[in-house]
Amino acid sequence: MAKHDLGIDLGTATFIVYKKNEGILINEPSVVAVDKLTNTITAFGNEAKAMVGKTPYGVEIVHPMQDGVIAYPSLIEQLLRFFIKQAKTGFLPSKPNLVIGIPARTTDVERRAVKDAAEKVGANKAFLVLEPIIAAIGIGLDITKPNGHLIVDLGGGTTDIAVISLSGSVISESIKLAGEAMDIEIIKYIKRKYKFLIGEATAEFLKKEIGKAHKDMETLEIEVRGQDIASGMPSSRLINSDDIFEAIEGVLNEIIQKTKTVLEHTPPELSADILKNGIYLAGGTANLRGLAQLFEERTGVKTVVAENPQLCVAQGAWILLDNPELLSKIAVI
Ligand SMILES: Nc1ncnc2c1ncn2[C@@H]1O[C@H](COP(=O)(O)OP(=O)(O)OP(=O)(O)O)[C@@H](O)[C@H]1O
Repeated sequence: MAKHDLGIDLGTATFIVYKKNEGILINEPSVVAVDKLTNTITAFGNEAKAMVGKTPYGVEIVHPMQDGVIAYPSLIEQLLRFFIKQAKTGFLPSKPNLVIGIPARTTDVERRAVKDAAEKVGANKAFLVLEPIIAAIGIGLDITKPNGHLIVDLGGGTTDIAVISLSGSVISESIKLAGEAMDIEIIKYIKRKYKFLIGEATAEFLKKEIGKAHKDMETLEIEVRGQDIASGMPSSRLINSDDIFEAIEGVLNEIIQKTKTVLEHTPPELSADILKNGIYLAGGTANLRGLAQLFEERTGVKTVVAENPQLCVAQGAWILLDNPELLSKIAVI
């Protein structure tokens, strides 16, 4: 492994690039602006996100990863090229190795396409690792032992639930419900209850600032701007944590239900391990206040939110770059 190797989290909501010995280089929304005529990326991350609703004719804002799959395979090569350029590894004599965390739902064809793209843009070797497994490594769990761990990775587009033992996923589920689905429910709830329109960025802001996943958490309130439906005029309104809780309760219930299904189908020996080890929550949505309490109450299993849950995949890549033996064992392609 060379010292300029890169770890890449190709997330639905966030792209994170980690460079060995330097740390996190990129941590930006997984959004790009594309010139429709040439199919080339003209803006990336925060810059592209700021362009939503303001693009000139011929420019489109797209999310290359959607619902945990690669929605725009033709852009992956350009993205990887961009990451390598940002990491300034191009002029070095040896090519970088890439460890890429990819959603568990991706098909073999998509994985092959990512690997081919990585090799085309000048990677020495590309190793693809499924997100729940790389997240478990990032949390610091020893996944090589015959000891079951349950990881729930709540991202932007998908929630991956996996029981991991002996370096592999024994049983897993993936649902297209996570942070972005919560934002949509918040928009609908506020429209229904207050006859007030807010955009996706405001809904996400509300979720992060005052959102809660458990009714017993403190109720906070905050004023946001939007549009009053009756008058059609710009206006502002106070929204509180109970509103957000009621809005996202349905999404939370489905995630908990899927987790319980995974637990029900887990072989008894591994169930016993999980009861001892607890459930680990990773991904940006694991930051939601009261989420661990909700999991504990509804599953009866102690639940821990990983430290820096949004960075678990990048941290996993970091650990794997120093552990080539484990990396070659768990890489899917
Ligand atoms: N403090 C917070 N409270 C609640 N949600 C949060 C918080 N911080 C970030 N999020 C949410 O986390 C989500 C992004 O998480 P993450 O970066 O792990 O997703 P991803 O890995 O890109 O997505 P996926 O795993 O679906 O591919 C967004 O929906 C964001 O709103």
